[in-house]
Amino acid sequence: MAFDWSYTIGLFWSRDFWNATLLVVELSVATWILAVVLGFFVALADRSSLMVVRRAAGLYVWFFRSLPLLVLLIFVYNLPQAFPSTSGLLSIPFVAGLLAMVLSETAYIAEIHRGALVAVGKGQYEAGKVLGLSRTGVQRLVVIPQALRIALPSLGNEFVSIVKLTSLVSVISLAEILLVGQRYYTQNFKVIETMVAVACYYVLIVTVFDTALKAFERRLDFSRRLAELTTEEAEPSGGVVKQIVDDVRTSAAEPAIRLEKGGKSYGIHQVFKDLDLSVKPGEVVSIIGPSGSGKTTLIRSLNGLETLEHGVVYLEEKPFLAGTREKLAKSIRHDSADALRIGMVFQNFNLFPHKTALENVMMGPVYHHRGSLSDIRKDARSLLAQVGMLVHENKYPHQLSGGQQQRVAIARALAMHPSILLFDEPTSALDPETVGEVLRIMAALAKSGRTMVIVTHEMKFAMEVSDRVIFMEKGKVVFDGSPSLLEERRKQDGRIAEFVRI
Ligand SMILES: Nc1ncnc2c1ncn2[C@@H]1O[C@H](COP(=O)(O)OP(=O)(O)OP(=O)(O)O)[C@@H](O)[C@H]1O
Repeated sequence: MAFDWSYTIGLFWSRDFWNATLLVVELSVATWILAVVLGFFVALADRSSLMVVRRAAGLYVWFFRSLPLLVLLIFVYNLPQAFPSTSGLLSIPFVAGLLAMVLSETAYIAEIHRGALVAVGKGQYEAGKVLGLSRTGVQRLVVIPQALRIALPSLGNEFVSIVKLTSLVSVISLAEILLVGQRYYTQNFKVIETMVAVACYYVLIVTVFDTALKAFERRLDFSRRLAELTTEEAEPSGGVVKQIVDDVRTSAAEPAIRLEKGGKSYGIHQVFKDLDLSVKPGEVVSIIGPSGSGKTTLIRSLNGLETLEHGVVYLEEKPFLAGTREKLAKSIRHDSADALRIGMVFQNFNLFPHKTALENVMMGPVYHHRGSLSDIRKDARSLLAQVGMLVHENKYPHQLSGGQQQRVAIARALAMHPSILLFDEPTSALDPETVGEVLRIMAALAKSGRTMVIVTHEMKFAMEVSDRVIFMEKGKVVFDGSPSLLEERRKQDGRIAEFVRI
């Protein structure tokens, strides 16, 4: 029997098929949107600090991924037999189909979100935290935009699967494309001709939505955006850092920040114990020492990125953080204004990759409503000019060199006008050629009177710019004094001489 082309072509004008196509689109879009949203919450629950929440999320994903959709569809559609009160809703095939598909797809999509959330590095959370963003703020402004971009190709793929899975809802008498086709060919026996039309309708839906999702993906992909240079001249340097420092300069006699009897272990490995550190306002303290001596852990304990077991951190003698085993811990109220007095620059910059240099610098002040948008923008541009990055203000981090990224990160830390700046090995991730450009900016900041604590391996820099150098080894302070005193000690102490080679 010859293939009946005219019959197949005629099916593209069939009202039944177009109604079924609309139904498939509605069911697929509704399933996808609901599953994307609910799946995100399941993925977040999977990362919860509460074990019961994590377990519940894990159980949900395990159960609904194990259950064939067909079984779930029949189960949900027949649920009113066991629970008659559900018949009002579940006897409507569209509702029953939607519910079954959302239950199943949420489990798959939660796994896609989970992978995307893991891919957003820890440094991004920490950068949000040091800017004083709340947990929801970090999710909304930092994590979700990045996770969505990472997940979007897989989510688009899942949409295609959902469109195809809608063919299963014919089992609960929902008049989708396959069921319409079956009704046609059981009357005229033109199975192949009808199925060609059925296939074309599915391909059409997938093609339209796939193209739209790919376009959306391209829009979100900041890595494809062209690098834009601002033609405007950078403001002359020298003004802004000075101006900000003048704002924070204080004559207070008490330490700007002080750690008392700090103790920290990772499992059985004790990093330090009973460690004291006190930094006066305007003082520049460099912490040096061999790898693994606890420098980074110490500096991260000062702003709460690491939780101490013992000890108290005081900000201008007001208790700010306390170790988990400290009695004082419970009575310390977390004051976000206090946290904002400490800025931090990370070894790996931790700029937000989905934001331009200017947006990175503006993020903290905008979040904390530190003035009108135009004032914040003006301030952020001045800071970028100060670090020589105004010309690159519209570039995304991946369009900048390491040194340039670190300069933007310094401007971002300064944007909250903190009174204390912490630097965790700010040049360790840089090429030797770009180290100098970052050190020059730090030296300018140091000269202008800001309180700075710097973990560094740059001995020459530490000796030149610091008021005090602390030499740490195996979690202990083995030297704490001025660079000139260290110079003296170097002549007598072989271990220090070995390490401090300038
Ligand atoms: N998250 C962690 N989990 C387990 N151990 C850790 C962790 N972070 C650091 N450590 C360990 O704590 C010790 C101190 O590490 P830390 O990074 O503070 O040293 P450091 O002096 O800054 O070293 P480097 O100069 O190489 O950065 C090291 O032995 C390290 O292996």
